[in-house]
Parts: sequence; structure tokens; C-alpha cells
Amino acid sequence: MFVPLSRTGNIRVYCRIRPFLPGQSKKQTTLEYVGENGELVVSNPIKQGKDTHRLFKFNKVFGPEATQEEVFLDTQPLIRSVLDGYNVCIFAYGQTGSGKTYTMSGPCISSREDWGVNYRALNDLFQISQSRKNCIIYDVGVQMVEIYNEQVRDLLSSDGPQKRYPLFSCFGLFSFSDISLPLVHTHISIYLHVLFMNFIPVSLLFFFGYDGCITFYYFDHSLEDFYVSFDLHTLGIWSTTQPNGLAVPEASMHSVKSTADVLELMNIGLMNRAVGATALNERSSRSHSVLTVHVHGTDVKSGATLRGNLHLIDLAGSERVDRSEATGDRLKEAQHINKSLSALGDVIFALAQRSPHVPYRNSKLTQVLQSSLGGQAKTLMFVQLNPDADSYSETISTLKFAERVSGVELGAARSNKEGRDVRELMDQVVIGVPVSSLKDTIAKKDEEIECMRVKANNANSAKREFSDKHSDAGSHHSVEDFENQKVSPSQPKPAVGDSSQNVNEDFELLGFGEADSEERLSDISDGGLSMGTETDGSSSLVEFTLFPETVKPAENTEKSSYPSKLPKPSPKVVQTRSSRLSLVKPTKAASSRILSSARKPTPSSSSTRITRPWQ
Ligand SMILES: Nc1ncnc2c1ncn2[C@@H]1O[C@H](COP(=O)(O)OP(=O)(O)OP(=O)(O)O)[C@@H](O)[C@H]1O
Repeated sequence: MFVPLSRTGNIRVYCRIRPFLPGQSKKQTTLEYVGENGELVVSNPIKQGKDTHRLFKFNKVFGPEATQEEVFLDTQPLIRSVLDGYNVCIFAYGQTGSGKTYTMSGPCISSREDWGVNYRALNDLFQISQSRKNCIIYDVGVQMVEIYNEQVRDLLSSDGPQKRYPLFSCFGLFSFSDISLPLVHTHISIYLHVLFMNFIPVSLLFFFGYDGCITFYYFDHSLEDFYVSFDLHTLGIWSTTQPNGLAVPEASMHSVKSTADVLELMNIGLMNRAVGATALNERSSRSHSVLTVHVHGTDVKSGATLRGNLHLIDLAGSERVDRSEATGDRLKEAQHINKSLSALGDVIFALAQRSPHVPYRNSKLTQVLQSSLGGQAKTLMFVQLNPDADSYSETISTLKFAERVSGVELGAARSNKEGRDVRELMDQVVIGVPVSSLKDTIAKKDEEIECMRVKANNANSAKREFSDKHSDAGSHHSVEDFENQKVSPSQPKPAVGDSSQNVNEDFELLGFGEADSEERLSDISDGGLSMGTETDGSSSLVEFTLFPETVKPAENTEKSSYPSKLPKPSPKVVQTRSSRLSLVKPTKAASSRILSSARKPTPSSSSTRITRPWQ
């Protein structure tokens, strides 16, 4: 790999404590102190004694009075990063009822003040993309899935078996023992309204998909509740994130043009999400929801492109089933939730210990989060707390978990940018230009690189010779003096200058000059908190796109031991590609595989119902 090593950063952790809720009678709090710089002291008011105070330190702590706006202000720089081509993940973790959904979505989306991180992030995204529209044209697409009882389901599917119809209105239409067979889009649905055990009116709704999927909805009128009992069709997760950033490629992708579009989609998604009442939260999320925003930008002038992904994840809450009083399906859900959160804990533990094996495959949740936890993303976790003294033990275990998360080091964040020349080469591959012509182009590029390298080496050895001579002679002249001597006003610039300038120009060509400088600004606005740093990942992008089957896990690339003082790499994209091509070239089968993988969409992407303009 020709990617320079750079500083890595940790997962950022913000802690938010929700206020006591109206109607909560006992108001004994575990909260002792909230510091300006992320300090938090908690204690158990019920059990006084020695060593009862515990101090934690995070990147930021928001007390119970913090507003949605204040919370978002500290998150905002990350949103800009997405538009600069970075992958960002923001997720909320905490016990049930601690305010995760409040922080991520907000209590009521009709009031702007109440908007949570999701809406504000998308709103910002559109505002920034509008302000850049003269330089970069952005396409934005949204996916929303949930992980319910270890199954990944599309919350925005418009016609598939994943769709959950608003049952409360649906069932009003059907009377006792009514059976009907309406055709809903591409699926046959059967509605049954029966008396279960002669007492409880129950409605059943079956969807028979032409693709062999059966979805079954059960609506229990007496409990005023509904949930899916089984669904044979669930979505697959890619073990490593695809070159286009899709962790769940089969989930429907919805192109959005404005905040209003997003609000509408999120509303549908939230309505479709599995929610149920427990003793601890009357609207408890029974699934982990993952909202993914895909951004694709094209530089108007150069044609260079970038991709950024934003994962906004509202985890289901961990719960002690004795306190949530979960039974039946609620209990089953709680068990799945706790199991997947414990798998998340194992992954965090392994990452914090820098263990060679990280057990991502143990749950769907950790598979979805894999690229955000161990990869080159910028990741932020909101750890949510309930201030209630009765929740002290959950609070402590949540805080310990958060402490461990804040110790997880991420790889250097990379921006996914593709230069114009790379784009042109890729286009040639896609439109079927003969391989020989492609090889010629690559060979030409190789020659150029070699030429530059020779020039640079000559200049370096000249410098070395000069400084050796001068140090031998006890001269006090510096290398700069040498450069000055060499350049007479009438002479052209020295070779070394030429080559390095060319290299720099090539770098400019590959990147987004303006976006890069904005990124540097957003780094400053990050307030110096530890976070993944940025490297230009263009070369890895080319490898990923051309050689999907040879993709190595991201961690490996980070661990390569290049000396930290490598000369600034020459145009690495071309070098990388040519060296990779020469590995594959000898066999006919391999080269045809490359071409076909570049021409054809992958089977999974073709199954996505909604076209993605950026593929
Ligand atoms: N910062 C806050 N200010 C006011 N009310 C809040 C705040 N945070 C949470 N709440 C209220 O607390 C209750 C529980 O919040 P929420 O549903 O967001 O919890 P949760 O962690 O998502 O729970 P679960 O894991 O069970 O889904 C809700 O009534 C919510 O409106």
C-alpha cells in the first residue's frame, strides 16, 4: 500500500444525562458533579459509605438541562466531514429509558426545537451541500434498517415484505372473521380477524411475497399493541463494507433532495420500527435502528468524485428483565437485545486490548458497526444515563462500558476521493475499452512516475554529495545555500523542484482542494479532541473498486510498518493500480474477472430496487 501512515484517534464519547421525568416521584439522583471538561462524578445515594464516589472522564458531558441544540453543536463538525468524503458513525448507547431515541430522533419531529441529532444532521448536510453547489454537486441517498431479534430488516421498503403497514388504521376496515385477499403492490396479503381463545380479538396479517417471503403480523387489540411474529426474509450484511459504503446492500435506497424528504422517510422508518411498552419505558425500542446517509459528490470543474457515509444508530436499550418485567415476546426481544449488546461489549473489549481477533461475527449489530469501530471512520458514541438512584448499577456498568469505548483507537480516518484520471480510467474499464489500451495507459503512467523518481533521486544524491563534501571540508553552507547557488536567475528551476512540483500538482488533481481546506477547518473546530485523523484514501479506493476479491481488512492496512519519514509518495494511485494489475494480469481468467466485476453490478446491488445514481 502507498498510503502514508498518520496519527490515529479514539472513538469520541459524549455522555448525556436525561432529566427526571414528570410524574417520577422519587427523585434521588446518582449525579454528583458534571464538569466543563467531560468529568462526571456519580455516587449511590442509597448506599452511603467509603469509596462510593466514582469519577469518569469523557470528551463531553451534557447535564439534564442540556438542550437538543447544545448537544448537536458539538456533533456538527462531523457532518461536514461526511460531505468531505469521510465515513462517520454516531450511535447512542444506554440502558432502556435513558434517552437514546430522544437524543437521536427527538420526542416530536413537528417541533424543530425538539429535533434530535438525526434530523439536525440531515438538515445541516443539505445546507452545506447547497452552499457548495457551485463547486460540488452532491447526491444524497438514505437507507434505514433495524436489527430485530437478530434479523436485519428494511424500515423503508415501499413494496417488499419488509414493509409494516400502519396497522391501527388498517384493521379498522375489517370486521370479525373477515378474510380478504387484496393485492398490495407485488405481494398478496391475507387479513384475518379472529377471536383468539374466544376472548381476545386478534388480527392477523400475512404477506406472501412472490420472492417466497412470508411476513406475519399479529395485532392484539386488548394489549393495544402489534408486532411481527416472524418474517422469513431478512437482509444480509456484508462482512466488510463494500467499496460503495453499503453495509446492507439489499436495503432500499431512497434518493433525497431536501430535509423535508428526509423527515418524511424517517417518519415512515420510525413508524415501522419495533416498539413496545415495558415497565421502564412505555415506548421502548425493541430493535437497533440504523439510518445510513450516503453522500456522493462530483467536483464541477475536475470531475473528481467523493463518497461519504453517515451511520446514525439508535441502539435498543440494555435492560434487566426483572426491572423491565418483560415476559413472552418482550422477554425474547430483551434477550436478543442484551445478547447483541454483550457482543458489542466483547468487540469493544477486543479492540481496546488490541487483540488480534475481534469477534465481529458474533452478532448482526457488530457486523453492521464493524467498519465504524475498527476501521477508518470518525465515530462518536452518546452514552445515555438515567439519573435515578434505582438505576445506579446500570449506570455504573454503562459508564464502564463507555470508558472502554473511549479507549478504542480507530485507524486514521480516510476520505473516499477519486481523482479525475482515476475516474477516466475506471470509465474506460466500464465501457469496455480493450485491456491492451488500458495497459498502455498504465504503462505510460508508470514511465512518468519512474521518470519523476529518477529525477528526484538524482537531485537527492546531488544534495547528499554536496553536503558530504561540505561537511568534510568543514563548510558551514547549508543545503539551501546549495539550492540557491544552483538556481541562477537565468536558469530554469532545478530538477528536484520540478519533480516535486509535478508530484504536488498530481496530488491536487486527485483531491478536492477546497473540500480539503474546509476539512482542515473542521478539524480545528473539532476542538482538538482525539479523533481519527484524515488521510487521502484514493489509492485504497482504486484497489477496492478494481479488486473486490482481494480486499484486505482495513486494520491490516493501518498496521503496515512504513517508516514514518517516507518521502512524500509519488502519485500513489497509479502506482498502486499498476502493481496490483501486474499481479493479476498473467491469467486470462483473472483479467476477465476484473473486467466483469467492473462492468457488472454485484448481484446484491442489482437486487436493490431503487437506482443509485452514484454507482
Ligand atoms: N433529555 C431529555 N429531556 C426530556 N425528556 C427526556 C430526555 N431524554 C429522554 N427523555 C424522555 O425519557 C423517556 C425515555 O426516553 P427514550 O425513549 O428516548 O429512551 P431510550 O433510551 O430510547 O429507551 P429504549 O431503549 O427503551 O428505547 C421518554 O419519555 C423521553 O421523552
